[in-house]
Amino acid sequence: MPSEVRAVQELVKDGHMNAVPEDYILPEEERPKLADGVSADHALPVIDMKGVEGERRGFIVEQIREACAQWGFFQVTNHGVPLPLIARMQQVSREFFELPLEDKMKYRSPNEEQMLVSEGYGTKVAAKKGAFANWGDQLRHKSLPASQRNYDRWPTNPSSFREIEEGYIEEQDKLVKRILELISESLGLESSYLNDHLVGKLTQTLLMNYYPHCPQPELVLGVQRHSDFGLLTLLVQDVDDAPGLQVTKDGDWITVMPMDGAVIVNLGDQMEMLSNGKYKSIEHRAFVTGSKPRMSIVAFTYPTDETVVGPISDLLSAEELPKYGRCSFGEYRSSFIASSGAHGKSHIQSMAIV
Ligand SMILES: O=C(O)CCC(=O)C(=O)O
Ligand SMILES: [Fe+2]
Repeated sequence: MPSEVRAVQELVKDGHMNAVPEDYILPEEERPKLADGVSADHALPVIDMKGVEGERRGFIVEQIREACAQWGFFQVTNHGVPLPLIARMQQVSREFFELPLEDKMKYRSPNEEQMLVSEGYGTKVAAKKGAFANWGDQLRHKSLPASQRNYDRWPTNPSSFREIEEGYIEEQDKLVKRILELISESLGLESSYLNDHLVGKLTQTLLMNYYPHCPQPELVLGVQRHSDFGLLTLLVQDVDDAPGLQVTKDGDWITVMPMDGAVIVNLGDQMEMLSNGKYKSIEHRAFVTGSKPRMSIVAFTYPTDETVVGPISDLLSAEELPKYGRCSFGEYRSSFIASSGAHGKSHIQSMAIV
């Protein structure tokens, strides 16, 4: 087995560790504080999509507009993704992470330094060399278009993994399309605008995150603060896990409580640019706890590398000038990784026209 393997799960598996290794320890100002996330008057919007094809649609579009403009993050219920499928996906992912290391290593990412772009199993190394390490492990797959899939990196244990993951990918994609319709309408565009504009130009990556318990959770983060560099992210937490996801709101960190049957929707940097800054991609992070592991399953929707993204021209006018430049997604992603990595929002700021 390669000696450099350093799954966080392996660090804690025999229960003897009582101090975390130094490279996980964050500087004081980046550490999660007990007081963070408790503000009761700030709860992430929950949007019930029941009746979205009927008379509730206008109301739902209004809620989407408000949530995208004020938060960049919201939860949806009655979203159409079958709840038993979500539960099965969580179950097989958990079973995978609970396998012995040598079984997981069959699906090892060949390039752990580049975990933002490569595929397979590995630890959540920070995107940038020399940055602090994240307290988590992951399994990442390029999932759509299906021609991009590398099934060598898909677990065959549990044996139902592939079938369940394929179903999950398809349902997440359908939900992305429904949400893109609602976002189009909320921007005053035709319902099909974003889907038409981006037809054949979207890819999806599925990421399963596993954050083991930590002997000193107050010193580390599962994922350090970042905004997602893609278009739209869908995330599910498990209600049986402790909370972990936190988003920024008016300078505070707000904890997103796991909610049965809900899918979390998070706008990425590309949506901020397309909407000409009307909607924001918001910084978020994940903390860990001292008692039990936490899992999240994330479907990222990205433009293809060749797709050039910038403010939608139909949203611009003599009064509304472009606030961002245009750039291909491939270029954006490479320079994101090279410059800031998964830390903070510094990269989209480099696209701002000042
Ligand atoms: O695990 C979480 O809740 C957050 C994960 C996340 O933000 C990401 O993978 O981009
Ligand atoms: Fe994220």
